[in-house]
Amino acid sequence: MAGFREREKQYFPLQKIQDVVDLFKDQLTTPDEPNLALLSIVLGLIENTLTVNRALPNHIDSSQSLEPIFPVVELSIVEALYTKFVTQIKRSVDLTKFPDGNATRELVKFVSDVVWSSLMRSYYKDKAHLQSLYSYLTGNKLDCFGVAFAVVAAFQVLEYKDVHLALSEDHAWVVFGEDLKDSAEVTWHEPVICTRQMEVASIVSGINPSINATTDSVEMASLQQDLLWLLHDLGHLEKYPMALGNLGDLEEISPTPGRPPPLDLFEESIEANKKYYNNRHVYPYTYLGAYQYRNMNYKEALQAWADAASVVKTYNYNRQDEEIYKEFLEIANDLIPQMMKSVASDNAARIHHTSILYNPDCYSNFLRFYDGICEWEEDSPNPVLHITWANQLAFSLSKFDCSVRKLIALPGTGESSSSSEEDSEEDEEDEVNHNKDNKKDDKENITQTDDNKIEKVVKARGRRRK
Ligand SMILES: FC(F)(F)Cc1cc2c(N3CCN(c4nnc(C(F)(F)F)s4)CC3)ncnc2s1
Repeated sequence: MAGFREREKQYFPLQKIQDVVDLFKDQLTTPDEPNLALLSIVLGLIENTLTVNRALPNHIDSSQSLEPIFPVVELSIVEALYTKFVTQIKRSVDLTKFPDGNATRELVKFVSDVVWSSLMRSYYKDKAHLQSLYSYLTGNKLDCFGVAFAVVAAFQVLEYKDVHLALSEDHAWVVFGEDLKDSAEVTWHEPVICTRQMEVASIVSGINPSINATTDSVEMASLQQDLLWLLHDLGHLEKYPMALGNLGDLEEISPTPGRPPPLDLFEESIEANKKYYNNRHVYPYTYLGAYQYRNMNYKEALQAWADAASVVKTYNYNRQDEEIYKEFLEIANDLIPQMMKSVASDNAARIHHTSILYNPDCYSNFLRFYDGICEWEEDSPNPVLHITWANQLAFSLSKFDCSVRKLIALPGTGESSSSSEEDSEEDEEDEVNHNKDNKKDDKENITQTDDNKIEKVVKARGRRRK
């Protein structure tokens, strides 16, 4: 693949968001593949100019804030970086040693090493704006997503069609071969296996408009939003729950006229999770929960968080699930306590018993949320819960009115809302769980009876809901 053809050149110089959208649209609707390296360099260059090196003259934008004028993206710069990438890859890989047209494990390892070996020796991998080939080519830095993407882009330069990006909620890697099942990673459940167009969606979804912890570039977020709608309309987000969630968040911040509301996108994300990934992804539910929380729909937030915990309880927590662990930590130890404080101070709701503190469904979802996290920790190589979790649980629990806490009867100790045969089944299961609980108990040093009771109740509740 030489330099750019007329096809790409015609869009340069890129002077505004629409020029970038037009370039992406052309790349996504060509009979042959979108050029991953080209598109990643373009996005990285714009992101770098609008967030890292905001050297542009400012203009007063619609929100009366000082925004840099959109950077002019010259063809010469992009072509020079692209040529650098193509040259480096082609010079490092002697394909005569790999005559087979299909990628092999050793070739994937070899190309991965070529990418790795050109990275800076040591740098902070979790920093922002290290996800694009622009970062790789100008700073020799890539985050974990960026490394996997660079390898896939390298294989596209080498004209392989059977090497693709695989994405889980916390990790990115390369799949290759006939059924794309060959890959180093076997521990991840239900990964997103990307087509070339979904690989474009991954770099668009990976755009980071953050200038600093409190400020985003309006232009960069707007570009990300327009490109996600383009991908959505072309059907390339159909199997990409995280990108749909991303778009939902962007729509909440700045609604696009004529487009569906955020809740529809979070619903689409959940439906994709159920339809294509056996409902094994957590983020579709935590996107929805976070949205409901921000909009003070606390009953719905608890429902979404309980659904998220019902997904994660089928996993074993290992240290790779860092990001997901941080999500649940924030929900349990920050968002729910904040929510309880705010509803507890709502006197009107308290007097009329309309707040979630009097609502058995909310209490049930609250318990189901903790049940999921406790099961997540059970049989896991790494501990999840520590005393802060227990303290925050006790705090949040105590905010529910005792009337709802009585409503949930312990199985076998009084009538419960389920039918009788389920009770007997629950009893012997409780025997099993009880043993598990005992195993757990010696680890936890909070009040035994309460803890046991909660465990058994949430297990019962969880089972009844199936
Ligand atoms: F490649 C890794 F290793 F980085 C894993 C991936 C992450 C990720 C993503 N994210 C991560 C989840 N993410 C979330 N933002 N808010 C979330 C929620 F907690 F509100 F649900 S989850 C931002 C976008 N969006 C598109 N694609 C990917 S692939």
